[in-house]
Amino acid sequence: MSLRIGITGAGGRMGQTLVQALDQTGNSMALAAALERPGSSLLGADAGELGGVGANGILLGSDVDLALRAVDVLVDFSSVAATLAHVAACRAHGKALVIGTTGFSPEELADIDAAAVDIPICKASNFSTGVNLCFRLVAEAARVLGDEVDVEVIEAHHRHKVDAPSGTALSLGHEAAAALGRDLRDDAVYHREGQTGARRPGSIGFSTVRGGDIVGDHTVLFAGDGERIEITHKASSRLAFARGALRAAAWLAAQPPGLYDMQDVLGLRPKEESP
Ligand SMILES: NC(=O)C1=CN([C@@H]2O[C@H](COP(=O)(O)OP(=O)(O)OC[C@H]3O[C@@H](n4cnc5c(N)ncnc54)[C@H](OP(=O)(O)O)[C@@H]3O)[C@@H](O)[C@H]2O)C=CC1
Ligand SMILES: O=C(O)C1=N[C@H](C(=O)O)C[C@H](O)C1
Repeated sequence: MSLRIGITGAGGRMGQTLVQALDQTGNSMALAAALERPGSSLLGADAGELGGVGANGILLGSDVDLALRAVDVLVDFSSVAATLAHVAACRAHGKALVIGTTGFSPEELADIDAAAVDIPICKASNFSTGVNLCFRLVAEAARVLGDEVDVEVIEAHHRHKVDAPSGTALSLGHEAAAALGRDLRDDAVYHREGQTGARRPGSIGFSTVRGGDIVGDHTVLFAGDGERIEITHKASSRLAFARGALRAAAWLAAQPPGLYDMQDVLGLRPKEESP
């Protein structure tokens, strides 16, 4: 039997791409519900037509309880407020949840942690395989290069993105900081303007570019004396994220309650971090 997938934000950029990716999975998965914001002009539209894969009879709705009764796993790339509401709904219904939304505050992340006591949740700032490999490469580079180099994270996204730095940039910064035995909360520098003074040793700087239709570029720069290394990932299609999220959904359906990420799905989590 096909795994029944629900998609939230089904009319959005990632929602439509998820519908396309799902259409390519054959019989292993099926779209069972598509959710949009209450009051959205897209309510009642056919999710397949919106996603450009032809009508599939799944109409966009806003009744979360009705949708959750029809699905095995909910895949949520929407907004912070919507995702937090979906976390509570999935917890009440005992349904697994894949979260791609970024931009949560520490308090909001704690709410997600708490829900994962009762349901399986896979949350990742980036579901592409390439970026998840870069997380490991960045950690290894930071370990080898140590405090000899300055670490800077540079990211670029489309003009519609509402959070900064990107979730992926923060994860890359966290990987570098953790590998250096530091804490990103102490070391991150998000703004530089005017008479900043010389670079603070050990700081991890973030630079954000927003424009056009850039899908998502990330570079971690390790700048030393006489040489520098750059680890770069460039996404050219949202299908890279959508396929990863569906892979996570299939994996998550067989997991007990807990909070997972794409490193778990891909088997990339370093042994020292495994439970
Ligand atoms: N982890 C990853 O790999 C990736 C994460 N992302 C993240 O995913 C999120 C969405 O990105 P993107 O698709 O570009 O954004 P979009 O704005 O294109 O899509 C979000 C969709 O969610 C809808 N929405 C808002 N509220 C609700 C609600 N209560 N119920 C259901 N749907 C709702 C929005 O509707 P409306 O416009 O009417 O408000 C919109 O259609 C962002 O946080 C982004 O950072 C993106 C790509 C990859
Ligand atoms: O909003 C986006 O588009 C993306 N958001 C994610 C993030 O914040 O890192 C992932 C990807 O880069 C695209």
